[in-house]
Amino acid sequence: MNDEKLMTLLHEFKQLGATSMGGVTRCVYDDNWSLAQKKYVAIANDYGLYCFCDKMGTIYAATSDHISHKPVILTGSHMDTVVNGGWLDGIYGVVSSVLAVGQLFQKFGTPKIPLCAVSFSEEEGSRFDATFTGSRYLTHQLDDAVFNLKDRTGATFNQERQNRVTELRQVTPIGIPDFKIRSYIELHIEQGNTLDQSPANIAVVTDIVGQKRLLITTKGISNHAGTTQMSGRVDAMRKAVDLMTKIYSSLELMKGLRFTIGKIIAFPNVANVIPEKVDIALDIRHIDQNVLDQAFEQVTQIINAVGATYRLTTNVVATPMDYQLQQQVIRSTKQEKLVGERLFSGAGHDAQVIANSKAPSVMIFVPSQNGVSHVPQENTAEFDLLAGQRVLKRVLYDLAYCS
Ligand SMILES: NC(=O)NC(NC(N)=O)C(=O)[O-]
Ligand SMILES: [Zn+2]
Ligand SMILES: [Zn+2]
Repeated sequence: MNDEKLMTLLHEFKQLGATSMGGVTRCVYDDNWSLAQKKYVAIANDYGLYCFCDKMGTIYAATSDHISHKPVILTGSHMDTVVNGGWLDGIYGVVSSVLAVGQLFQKFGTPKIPLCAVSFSEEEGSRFDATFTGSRYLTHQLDDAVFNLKDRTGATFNQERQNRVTELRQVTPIGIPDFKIRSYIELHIEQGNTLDQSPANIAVVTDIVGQKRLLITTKGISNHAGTTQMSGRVDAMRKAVDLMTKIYSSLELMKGLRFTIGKIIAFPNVANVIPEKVDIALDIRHIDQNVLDQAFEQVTQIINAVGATYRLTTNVVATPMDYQLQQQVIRSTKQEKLVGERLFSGAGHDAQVIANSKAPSVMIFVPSQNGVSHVPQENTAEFDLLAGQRVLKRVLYDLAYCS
């Protein structure tokens, strides 16, 4: 019955942003995002949980009405997706955690330590050039510049945020999340192929990679593609190509570094106009913060040498997960008669942001079939999805009812 509920809800949420290519696009503050956050409130209310929404549009669902200033056990993930992403990234942890908290509350009543499920407004950075805005707001790590950001259509973060929070106010009160986080537990798909190739069904995350994203800009002067001589041009694309070639040559030599140029936008982005500006998004990651810092140093030297500029849109350090909580996950995995292993995460997570605010945090991973994610083919076997949720529920029970 409970198992059926998880699968039914995951399929329902998949429809909120389903694309013609078989993926899901549910970016922060879009129509489907709003429907999904409202649906989350309805699910939480059904279990008698106490909901509120913060000024970013993050929803909290707790086992008691007044969690103000109390140390709570927080569990959840993010509601947004990348563009044409998979059906499980983020939402798997969001749905599993609210069901786990709701079902424990229904069965065992008020816990000794309050439990609170959370559906973070945004984590991916796929609409505005800022990431983890939900968990950064909660942990006082968000700087105000975010509110002035514009998406591709020119819509501002702040206006979109305000409109959606006003909508959410119709279904749940607005509040300030001023509780203390005693522990944070996030259930997520692995997104890589380690668990898929191992006999284990569950991984406890030991560390999360450090990640920096740069939005690099080259400048030129727009003019006619046919009448402007090659010799006299100031072409932002020519500079961008030169810059990217240098970045590839330099970073490819760094062992263990993962780097991606996944977004490039020319302005005005017209076939027969020389670009006056090119924006390039570069994402770099490493488990060793020193190597990441060194890669960043190299990239900024290249940027300066070609006369480009950049803005750092993501900057999270390599982060260890809490050791005690890791042990707790390992115990619960064994109690569920599942095989577990330890793993580091190459993906960034809200758990990392929360851990950096000094709150003990941990993650539970389930396998991703063929190690694919951020694409429509992203999938996890039903057995594994259910197993992950059982482990999460057991961890929450032990921490909230037995300590
Ligand atoms: N779990 C994720 O897919 N996270 C992603 N998003 C951020 N913000 O790190 C990423 O790119 O790794
Ligand atoms: Zn993701
Ligand atoms: Zn995610």
